[in-house]
Parts: sequence; C-alpha cells; structure tokens
Amino acid sequence: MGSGINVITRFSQTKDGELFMEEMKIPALKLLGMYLAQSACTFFYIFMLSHIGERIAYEMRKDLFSAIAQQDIAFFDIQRTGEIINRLTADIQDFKSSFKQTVSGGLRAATQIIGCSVSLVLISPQMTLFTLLCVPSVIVVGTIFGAVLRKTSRRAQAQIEKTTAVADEAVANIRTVRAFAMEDQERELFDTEAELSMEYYQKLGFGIGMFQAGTNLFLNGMVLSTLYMGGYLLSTDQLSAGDMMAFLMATQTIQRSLAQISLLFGAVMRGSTAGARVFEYINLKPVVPLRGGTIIPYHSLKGEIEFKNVNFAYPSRPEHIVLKNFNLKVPPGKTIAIVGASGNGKSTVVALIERFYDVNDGVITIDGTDIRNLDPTWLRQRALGLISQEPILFGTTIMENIRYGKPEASDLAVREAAKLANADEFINTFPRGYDTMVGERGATLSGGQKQRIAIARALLKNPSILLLDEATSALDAESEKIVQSALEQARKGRTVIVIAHRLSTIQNADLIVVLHKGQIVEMGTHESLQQQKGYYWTLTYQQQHIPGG
Ligand SMILES: Nc1ncnc2c1ncn2[C@@H]1O[C@H](COP(=O)(O)OP(=O)(O)OP(=O)(O)O)[C@@H](O)[C@H]1O
Repeated sequence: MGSGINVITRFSQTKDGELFMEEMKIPALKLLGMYLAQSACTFFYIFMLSHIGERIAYEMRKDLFSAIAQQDIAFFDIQRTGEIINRLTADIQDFKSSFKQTVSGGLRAATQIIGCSVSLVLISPQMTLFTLLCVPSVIVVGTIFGAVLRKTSRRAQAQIEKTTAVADEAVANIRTVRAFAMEDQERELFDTEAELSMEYYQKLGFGIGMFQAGTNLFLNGMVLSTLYMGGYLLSTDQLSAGDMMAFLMATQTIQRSLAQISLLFGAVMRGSTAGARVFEYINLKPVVPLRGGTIIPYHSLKGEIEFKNVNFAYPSRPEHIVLKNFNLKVPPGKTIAIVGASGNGKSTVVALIERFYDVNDGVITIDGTDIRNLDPTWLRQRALGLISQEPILFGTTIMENIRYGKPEASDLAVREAAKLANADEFINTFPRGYDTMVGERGATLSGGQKQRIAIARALLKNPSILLLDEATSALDAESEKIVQSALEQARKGRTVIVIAHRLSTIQNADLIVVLHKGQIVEMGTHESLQQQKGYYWTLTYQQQHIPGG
C-alpha cells in the first residue's frame, strides 16, 4: 500500500452514546485522480454553460433583428430607434447573464437540496415532515413578492429603454443639438430619464433585499425549530445524537442552498422580464409580409399604376384621413407630377405605392394587379425605384452604396449607373474614387453628391417605375440643375411619379395633379392648369412672388 490521507467520513456513536469520528485512509493517487476529475468537470461545466448561453443569445439576437427588419413601417412610426436597439443589446445581455447565473447557481443549489433532503428523510422522516410544513408559506410569500418585483423590473427596463432612446436621438442629431446650443437641455433630459431608471432599479434592489432578508430569517427559523424539535426527540430517545448532528448539517446545507436560490431571485426576475421584452418583438407579426405573391416577368411589366377609390389614414393616427376617395391613373412610360401645399398627402401616395402601408379602402394596381397580391420584395427590389428628399447612405464606400439593393451588380454596371446619375465625374475627383468611404449616413459628402449617389443606386436596379419624392428640394440651385438633368435622363422609358415643391421643376410632366386635403382638385398640363387660374396657378404665383412661398 502506498501513502494515504486520513479523511473523516462520518460521525458515529458508541453504545454509550458517545460521539466519535469515523476515518478512512484514501490513497494519495486516488485523491489526485478525484481532483483532476473535479477540475475537468469544472472546466466542462463552465465551458458548456458559456457555450450554450452565448448560442442562446446569438439565436435570440438573430431572431429579434430578423423580426425587427420585417416589421411594418407603422411599427417604426411608433417605436423609437433607441428603444429598439436597447432590446437588441441590453435586454439580450440581461437575459444571457441571468440565464448563466441561474443555471450555474440553481443547478448547484438544486442538487444539494435534493441530496440533503434524501438524507433528511433517511435520518428522521418525522423531523423532515415538520420542517416541510413551512414550505407552502415560503411558496405563497415568494409568489406574491415575485409578482410585485416583476412589475418593478418591467418598469425599470422600460425606463432604461427610454433613457437609451434619448441618448440615441441626441447623438444621432448632434449637429442640430450643437447648432441650437441645446447640449445642456439634452443633458438635463437625459439626466431626468437616467435618474428615473436609477430610482426604479433602487426600488427593485429594495424589494429583492427585503425578499432575501425575509428568506434568511425564515431559514434561520427553520434551523431553530429543527434544534427545538431535535432536542425533544433526543430527550425522548427517538433520535440519536449522531443522527441529530447529521440532520443539522444536512439542514444547514439546504439552508445555504435556499439562500443561494433566493439570491438568484433577482437575476431570474431581470432575465425573465428581459426575455419577455425580446419575445414581444419576435412574436409580432407584420401586416404587410416581406415575401409572397405574384411576380410580373420583367419584360412584360409596363408600369401602369392606378389608384381606385383609395381611402387612407396612417395606423398611428387612424382618425386623421389623409387620402379621401383618391382616384388616379398613371399610364405606362408617362411622367405624372403631384403638387399641393405641404401636408396634403403627396408623400403618402408614394408610401402607398411602395406598400409601406396598406390602404383602408379601395385598391392600388400595377399593370392591373392589386399590389397586395404582388410580392412586396419583388415590387420594391425590381419594379420600383424610390428617390427621396433625404438621401440615406450607409457608412461604407460609394461603390457599395450604389450597389445597395442590387448586390450582384458588377463594378461596370455601378459605374454606368453613376454616369447616368451625373455622379461619375465627381466620384473620380476623389483620391480613392469609388472606394471612398462616405462616413456615417454619408456625412462626408455634400447634399447634391449624396443625392446623385442615391439616384445612381435607384437607377442601377433599372426599375420600370421611378418615384421621386422631393428629390431635389434640399439642394441649392446649382446642384438642383445637375441632379435635375440626371433625373431627366433617368425618366426615359419609365413611368415616373414626381413630387415636387418647386413647381419650376415639373413643368415638363405629362400630367400635373393638384392635391388638396387628400383629394385631387385639379389635373392637366402646366399650360392648361395655368389657364384655369385655380389652385395650381395660385401655387405658382405664390412661389414666384412671395419670398419662401
Ligand atoms: N408616418 C406618419 N404617421 C402619421 N401621420 C403621418 C405620417 N406621415 C405623414 N402623416 C400625416 O399625413 C398627412 C400627409 O402627409 P404627407 O407627408 O403625405 O404630406 P405632403 O403633401 O407630402 O407634405 P410635404 O410637402 O410637407 O412633404 C400630414 O397631415 C401628415 O401629418
């Protein structure tokens, strides 16, 4: 036999009732083996836990982003960007860490409780029953506390979401904040929201603290009552001193494990609230799906658009009717201009063709097919090209920005589209040409340059229908001229709907439609409408004679 180590295995009792410790010699090698096995298990357990935790967080993040990207535009009208991003970041992080904490702590505590409970029953069923009598009261109190704390936790997390939204808006609009010297006000606004978050979390901490203190008190009470009951059984010879000792040790282990579980209570609370908030978005089904429906073969798409008896109100403001009994037919290959004072529903017409929203009544058709029966992805990717007032670029190269929407396009095709959009020339003056990074949202380019890149992007798709929503309104006269000539080229062979504030830019349109309070009040060519001396005439007169009109 090699060297060994003496280990106490258990307490026993002599016939006279004296306690003694039973010892056993464990060979050192065996002990080393046990230690190695234990460290291997520790590694495996921590590795697996982190592996599974990270995988769950990744899957949740993926599903959540995919769900967000599919939501209706109406969803984004209501939710603030910061709030959405908060769910993708903080909530998933909270869920993941509480999952890891709960599983690691919970597993250990649960196995200890189960093991020790079995010993308790084996040692003294009587005392075990007595101890168990207290359990229902713990469950009742725990449930009530749980419900109250969950509510506070939900509030606290919603408040953090609000705080993030304020920060997000201030950072995203920092130029406006700086231009209006609103840093102090923004800081105060953020401060108020952040302070409220702190207060909610402090309240939550208070609740969790109370719960844990209560649990500890209760558990210590359990030990006391075990001692009391044990003393009685000991004095009446129903229990030996050794069993009493073993019972106490097992109860203490259970007590520690229960205390550990109560500590996890806070984590479970935060994790479950965070998880619920993530799944709230994941389970939200959009009204307008991204895919599914008819696809008109490209060569047979003529590009005729018709609005028939359309009524529409934005979902976020259902009582405010924007389009009333709206009828309009746009023949293929023609250019229709929609004009009218601000807020009369011009951009709404474009948003409905893009199917950002569905109409409340009536129907919109393309080549005679209800757009609700057309595949929305095909519609936006192949049939329509949208250029709006605020050209949105992504923080990558000019090449990738133009390629956006048609990722398979060759470099040559991108350059051709840029030429068509009068952009090739200025791009080539940059030292890095098409590989120039444009900065976040195209911050390093001028308005006119951004707009021409946006036009190139739309033209690359070679859409049959072009929607120009105030495409040149944000530009100065010089840039407007260049962009306008790019648009004149782009119009050829396509159906075009132009929304323009500056009426001088739409005089060549085949048809001009005047919108007033969501209804068409005049229709005709520039000349015929001028002669009518109605709304259109008034609008042109205002623009020519009233500064800023
Ligand atoms: N996302 C939205 N949610 C709720 N109401 C909206 C939304 N977008 C526009 N509206 C409202 O719908 C009405 C028509 O807006 P629309 O943008 O179509 O007008 P417009 O004629 O294009 O104006 P402008 O020339 O100023 O761009 C306005 O009263 C506006 O407040």
